[in-house]
Amino acid sequence: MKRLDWNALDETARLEALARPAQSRADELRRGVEQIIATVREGGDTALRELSAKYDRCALQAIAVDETEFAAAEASLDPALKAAIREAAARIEAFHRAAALQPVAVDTAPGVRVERMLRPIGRVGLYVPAGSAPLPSTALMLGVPAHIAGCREVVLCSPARADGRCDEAVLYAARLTGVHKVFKLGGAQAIAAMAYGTESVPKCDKLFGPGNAWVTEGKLQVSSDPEGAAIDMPAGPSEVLVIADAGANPVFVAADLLSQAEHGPDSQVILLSPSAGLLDQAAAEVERQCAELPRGAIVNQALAQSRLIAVDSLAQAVEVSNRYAPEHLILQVAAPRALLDGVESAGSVFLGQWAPESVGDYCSGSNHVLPTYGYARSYSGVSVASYQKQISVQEVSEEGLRNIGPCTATLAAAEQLEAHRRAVTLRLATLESLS
Ligand SMILES: NC(=O)c1ccc[n+]([C@@H]2O[C@H](COP(=O)([O-])OP(=O)(O)OC[C@H]3O[C@@H](n4cnc5c(N)ncnc54)[C@H](O)[C@@H]3O)[C@@H](O)[C@H]2O)c1
Ligand SMILES: N[C@H](CO)Cc1c[nH]c[nH+]1
Ligand SMILES: [Zn+2]
Repeated sequence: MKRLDWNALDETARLEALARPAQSRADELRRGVEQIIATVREGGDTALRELSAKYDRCALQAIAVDETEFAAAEASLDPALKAAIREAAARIEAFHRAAALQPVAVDTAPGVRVERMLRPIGRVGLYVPAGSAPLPSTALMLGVPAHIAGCREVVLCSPARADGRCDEAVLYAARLTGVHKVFKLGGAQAIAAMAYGTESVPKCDKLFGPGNAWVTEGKLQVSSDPEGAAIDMPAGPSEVLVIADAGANPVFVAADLLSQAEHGPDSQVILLSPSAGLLDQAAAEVERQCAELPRGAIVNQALAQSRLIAVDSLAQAVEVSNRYAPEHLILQVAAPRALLDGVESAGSVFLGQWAPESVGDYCSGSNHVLPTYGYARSYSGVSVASYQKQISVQEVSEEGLRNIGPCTATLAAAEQLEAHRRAVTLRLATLESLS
């Protein structure tokens, strides 16, 4: 990991220090994804089979998972894994139910009631990655809030293995959360299928979930097409920023950095500390623990674009973190709550040495589908609200219109929108004539 001193850097070097791994093939990626989307729109299921053969090296017979496959998947899983999936689902559900938006009704003037009502988005499409590692936990993170919101139809895509089957634990988790249909599709072709529909895959209103560069680019492209689908957020390669003080345990700090570095070669991890000693120890620990990891080759690629940065104080560390807007922020300091008020941009925050990021990935109850690439500046992670529309309602009585009609008419006149003004004044005149 590259080592830097924040206070020795000029502005250009600071930008460089916090830059995400370059999407060096951005143009090629954009064009490649455009091509995949066009192919799926034109060729439907036939194109999906061809693309799966090309990119997932699997010969798909049926695109949809059938009942026999669901049953075989459930039967094949270790009971301990099924229990852990159910345990995680229960905590995710508990938190997401409690954090869900509630309907609101406010009398903003006598006779004027304004309400917010919530309606589920009709048909949603979930993407569960399985390229480098199948992620049943992501099926929980996407399926549980969709179920709580009450979406009419929940569709899920996840890439098939070379044997043409989906990961068994992904299927079990999908079923557990009430997903209606699962398709053995990955990459930008899965996104195109859910955004535009094919003979097998229904067209969805909104797409959710993380994925690699092809998936994320696919989501961005379909969301900018009015005929495509809305998306939750750009949730790309995983990242973590750790702020550690001199008393932090370097073994824990290194383990947390490595936990996100192992996601993929384009992941990025950053450690900020005012303690040179802690930076030294953590760097040595990263090297030592990395050698023990089965995904060491992936980790090493991620570490090549990761940073250890010396700062002059914990307050400066929080400033730098806000600037980076990490997907995950870990505060491994003696008094983490004291820093929390200063946190302005982060997908999810972990307080203290006993809160590894891994618990948020699986089963603390929070959602792990979070904005990456600095989007935490303006986006939030997936929640029940992501699956809902908020519709406002206003009920106005005679008294209410007498109260707020003049204000409306004045503002309409100022905007020179005469028809708007008259929609009020004609009614007020009628009320006058009746009284
Ligand atoms: N931000 C979050 O909330 C979050 C959560 C979980 C995972 N992640 C990230 O999701 C990503 C998962 O990526 P993954 O690769 O393991 O799985 P994936 O399912 O996202 O991607 C695999 C698919 O990519 C397509 N593909 C691969 N190479 C291609 C090529 N050359 N051209 C066109 N398509 C190609 C294939 O169709 C394949 O099915 C990781 O980067 C991980 O860090 C992010
Ligand atoms: N850390 C990932 C989100 O960036 C989520 C995940 C799933 N499984 C393990 N980790
Ligand atoms: Zn993770």
